[in-house]
Amino acid sequence: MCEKVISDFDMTLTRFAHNGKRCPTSYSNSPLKFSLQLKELLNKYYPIEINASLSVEEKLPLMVEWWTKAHELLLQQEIRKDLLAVVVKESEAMLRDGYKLFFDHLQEHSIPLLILSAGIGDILEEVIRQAGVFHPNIKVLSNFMDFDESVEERMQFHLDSYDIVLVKDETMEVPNAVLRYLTGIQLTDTTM
Ligand SMILES: Nc1ccn([C@@H]2O[C@H](COP(=O)(O)O)[C@@H](O)[C@H]2O)c(=O)n1
Repeated sequence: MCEKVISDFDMTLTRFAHNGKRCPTSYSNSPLKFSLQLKELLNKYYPIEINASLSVEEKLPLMVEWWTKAHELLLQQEIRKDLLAVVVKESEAMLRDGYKLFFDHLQEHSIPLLILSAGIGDILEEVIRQAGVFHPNIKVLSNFMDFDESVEERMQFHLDSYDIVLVKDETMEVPNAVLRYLTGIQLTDTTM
């Protein structure tokens, strides 16, 4: 019996294609406004990634160029954390045939599964979660997105933390400070 399994994700645990159509990677997996550009980047750079006649030195700057461009697009999309599940649900990403047996078997035998991926961790975890096999024996080392707190989260934190009583305060300083905190917007004109 093996002690642990280490695997990458895109096109290893997921399918490369389905019904003759290329499946998305965790990068290109998005029905968001730049999905076409992300797919174009994949079409341009993936052949370079798998080109066995190119050296690592030749590939490296091009791979950096690839993910720099992809990250710029992702940043512009203003992705919402709460919509990731919808993005994955509507996508054509799918785990390979036999995935359930593979994931369940490792879990049943307490064999750790370490997934190392140059893709996007938030997306790949969601793919595994929606397939119903994101077991506790799985550890993912990947690129995870940083999300700004939403206004709702800030509001809840604020409500949980403070009670403010204003007695005879006719300035707008406290309300403005609270508003700045909640929205993350810097108000330069305090008379607004
Ligand atoms: N901007 C990018 C960068 C990489 N990819 C593809 O995702 C794969 C990474 O996932 P692994 O789980 O295989 O490490 C990588 O091999 C590229 O093919 C991409 O689509 N867009």
